Amino acid sequence: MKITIFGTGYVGLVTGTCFAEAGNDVLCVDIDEERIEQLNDGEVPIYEPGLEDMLACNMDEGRLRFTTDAAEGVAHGQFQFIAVGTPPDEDGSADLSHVLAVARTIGEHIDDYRVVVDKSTVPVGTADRVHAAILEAMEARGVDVAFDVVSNPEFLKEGAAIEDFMKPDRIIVGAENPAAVALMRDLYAPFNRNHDRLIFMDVRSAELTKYASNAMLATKISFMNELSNLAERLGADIEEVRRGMGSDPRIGYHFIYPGCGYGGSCFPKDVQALARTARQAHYEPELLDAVEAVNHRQKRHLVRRIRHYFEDNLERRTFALWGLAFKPNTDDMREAPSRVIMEALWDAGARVRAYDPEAQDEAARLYPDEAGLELCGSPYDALEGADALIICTEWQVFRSPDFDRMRRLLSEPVIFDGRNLYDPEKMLAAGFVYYGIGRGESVDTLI
Ligand SMILES: NC(=O)c1ccc[n+]([C@@H]2O[C@H](COP(=O)([O-])OP(=O)(O)OC[C@H]3O[C@@H](n4cnc5c(N)ncnc54)[C@H](O)[C@@H]3O)[C@@H](O)[C@H]2O)c1
Ligand SMILES: O=c1ccn([C@@H]2O[C@H](COP(=O)(O)OP(=O)(O)O[C@H]3O[C@H](CO)[C@@H](O)[C@H](O)[C@H]3O)[C@@H](O)[C@H]2O)c(=O)[nH]1
Repeated sequence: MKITIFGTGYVGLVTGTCFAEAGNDVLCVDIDEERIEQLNDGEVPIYEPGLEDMLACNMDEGRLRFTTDAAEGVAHGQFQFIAVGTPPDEDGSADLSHVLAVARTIGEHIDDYRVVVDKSTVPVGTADRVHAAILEAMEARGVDVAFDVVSNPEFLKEGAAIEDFMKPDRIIVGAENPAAVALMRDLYAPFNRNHDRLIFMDVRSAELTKYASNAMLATKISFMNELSNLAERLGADIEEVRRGMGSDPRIGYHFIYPGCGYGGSCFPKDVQALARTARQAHYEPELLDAVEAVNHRQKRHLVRRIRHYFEDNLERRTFALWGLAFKPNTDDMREAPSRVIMEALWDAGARVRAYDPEAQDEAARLYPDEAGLELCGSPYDALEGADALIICTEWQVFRSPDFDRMRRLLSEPVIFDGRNLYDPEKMLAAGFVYYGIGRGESVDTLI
């Protein structure tokens, strides 16, 4: 099948590459010339495990191509995927300008039946706006070509994106026209072999399913973070509580890890956008607001602990920080808790020696002139002479480090662990002052 993908970010690149891997003829379009040039040279602009090899292999086989030529893109694919960004606007609502720009482009060039598939995360009603934008551009040209607009939200997780796309839990398709339903079923047949993972529904329900899923997951995390703060005050250990709760299959073990807050390009913006949608529909989203507020507070939790420990004087102190990315196995630092923590430390006059296996280039790009940031060659380099270690991301390499070496390198053996990687009792026995999240040590005077 011939497929065009608009947008070569995390979603567009993974979608395009995986469809090509299934034997389709895929053309990816982006307005970012530098990015397309890089991709045509075989360079992958993001870190996503498995992507580079799969992309190279499909480019070699001629099934995957990249261009900035939107007209060529519209001419190519019977399926026109929209996978461009929908960043938050100032009021928290989703900025649809990129999505609607692609819709207009399709309307300007369409000359045969097309299924326009919206893969970007967009508020309920966006498919209608995409439809109207295509129609308007077609009418301006005086042409009338049949097309369908379908909602097909994406559920991949960064760091596991290829696996999530190739073996999805479910494929949600919102489509009204039976012809478009049939085409979408054929398109996804290779990813739908053992159980039927395709769930068809009306377009608006599909659009809402995406926000509902992300908001539910974010709610689980904020709930656990709220409980972790309570556990600290009550002298309980949230890790024991988590194990106890997770063993109930109605609750489950997934997404109940307390930490230094959720980040990334999706949960923060999608919770806010859904709350905004609710307000526009004259509904007060009390739970969603609380999920967001708890997360905002949680990202500052370790900073309060650190301030408390150092008696509110961080001037000229140096902190080692492990993990810049918002989660392991990605180089993405969008909304990462590490950023909130580093920025607060810099504001207080401290310096940060940071290490991340993949996100250091991104940190250098985000903070080019920050004198308080030093990017280090290894986790141990970062510790040299630091007053304490702060852990923001649970990369595998941080799970079983050489604690003796760490103690020797740190000028004070103090660890603020935002991901509960270690056993507090063992850390105490190893001579560390160790603070996790929700583990029976309260700094409630400061919270
Ligand atoms: N990142 C994720 O893990 C993830 C997962 C599921 C859904 N989503 C959703 O998918 C969408 C895309 O997310 P992303 O993280 O891939 O975004 P991204 O910011 O990484 O990439 C978006 C790309 O679209 C390109 N673009 C913008 N306007 C364009 C246009 N008119 N024509 C062609 N290309 C254009 C940009 O240059 C950029 O390369 C968002 O709505 C997001 O919420 C993201
Ligand atoms: O128990 C948990 C699980 C996750 N997190 C944090 O939550 C954030 C998001 O993690 P994750 O969901 O694994 O990553 P994303 O790549 O942002 O994926 C989410 O957002 C995507 C974009 O919409 C969706 O497609 C995915 O289904 C959804 O999981 C990260 O900061 C994690 O550290 C926790 O704090 N505790």
